[in-house]
Amino acid sequence: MIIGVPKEIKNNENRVALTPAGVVSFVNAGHSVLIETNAGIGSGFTDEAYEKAGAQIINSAEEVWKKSDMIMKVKEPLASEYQYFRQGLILFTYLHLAAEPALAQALKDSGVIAIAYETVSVNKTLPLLTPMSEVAGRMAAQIGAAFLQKNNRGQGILLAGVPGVSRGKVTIIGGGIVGTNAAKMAIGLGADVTIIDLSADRLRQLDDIFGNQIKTLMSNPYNIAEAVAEADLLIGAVLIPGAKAPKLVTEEMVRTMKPGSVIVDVAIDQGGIVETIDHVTTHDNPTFEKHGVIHYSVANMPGAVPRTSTIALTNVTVPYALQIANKGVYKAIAENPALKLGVNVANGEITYEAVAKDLGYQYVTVEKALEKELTSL
Ligand SMILES: NC(=O)C1=CN([C@@H]2O[C@H](COP(=O)(O)OP(=O)(O)OC[C@H]3O[C@@H](n4cnc5c(N)ncnc54)[C@H](O)[C@@H]3O)[C@@H](O)[C@H]2O)C=CC1
Ligand SMILES: CC(=O)C(=O)O
Repeated sequence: MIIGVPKEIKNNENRVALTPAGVVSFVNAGHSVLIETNAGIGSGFTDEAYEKAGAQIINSAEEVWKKSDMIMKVKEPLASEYQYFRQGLILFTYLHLAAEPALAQALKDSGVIAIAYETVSVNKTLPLLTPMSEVAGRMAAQIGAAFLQKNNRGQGILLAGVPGVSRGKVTIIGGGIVGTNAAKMAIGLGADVTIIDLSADRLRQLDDIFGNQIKTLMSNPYNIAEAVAEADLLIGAVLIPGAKAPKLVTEEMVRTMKPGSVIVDVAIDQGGIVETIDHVTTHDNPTFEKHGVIHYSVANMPGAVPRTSTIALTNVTVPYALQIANKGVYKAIAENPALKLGVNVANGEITYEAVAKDLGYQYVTVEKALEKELTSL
């Protein structure tokens, strides 16, 4: 199979979908890898390193897309890339389609087989989302701490406090991977941390992990309103896989926050959980203010720490991509239920139920959408 890796074009997206080590794995298995020139440079991987690993360096994105059987990316394709979609092309990347209706339509119209990293699932865990959630969760606390500084238009508080002065309060809504990693960092910074989740079992696990270093609260509008009002830093970390994030923090709640408080809505890639966030921001211009509160809504946070993120991401994506290359996409999907759950669009159908429901499409199972291909295996 020919595997193509275009350079990422999203604002400040410096990650790349394959490292030279990944190239070696494909080449050793008998595949060809095309890397767009300078695709790895933001993560510290030169064209020479890729060539040494056995890849071919290609000068244009168009050529990479057109010559490849499978495109591996990090972020969802942007509108300028939709022209490269074609029937049967395999696209393996983050997609977040519930928040990207135009992309969903373009994938549907073109017949691409689109496998989303974020819905590949094993025993209710999301192995291809987890490392980036670890990165973004850890970043959320340090970014929030920085925007609380007066020179960044924040309240001017230090999360740790000092002897004789109260600690800053951090409220985290969603106690999964992002929430847990944000909590680790916030605790390390000395903050007073509250975690809210809908799952009583998850709250028990968090209590076992952190003991009295955190407070836990059940997710309901009453508890959320109280915890938001007292938060200096609010972190959004809720996920319902594939679906648009629920708006748990209303505009009324944001109005009760102190001027100069900070919201970091990590869940923005699925639409975000905060009503006052009406747009995605970029690393170039990451915040806006509403009701005196600083809002941060960057959808590719790990892109700012690309060396760490690229290695962490490719550690988990390459084994799945190798299965697709070695077996062919249909056999790989048929034999690996985790990968099958990653299929969001195939043969012009939306094959992930939550995406179909949120975007108003008819949901078609993977088995049905690929009936011909799977029965002829
Ligand atoms: N902005 C960015 O750059 C990045 C964003 N993310 C996003 O962060 C979000 C969270 O991801 P993970 O932590 O990996 O997900 P996860 O599945 O590990 O955790 C989600 C948590 O939300 C909880 N939850 C669900 N409904 C809830 C409700 N109504 N109230 C409170 N809690 C609720 C679940 O019980 C679960 O514990 C996702 O949207 C993910 O895509 C991840 C990485 C980077
Ligand atoms: C998860 C995701 O969207 C990201 O890492 O950018």
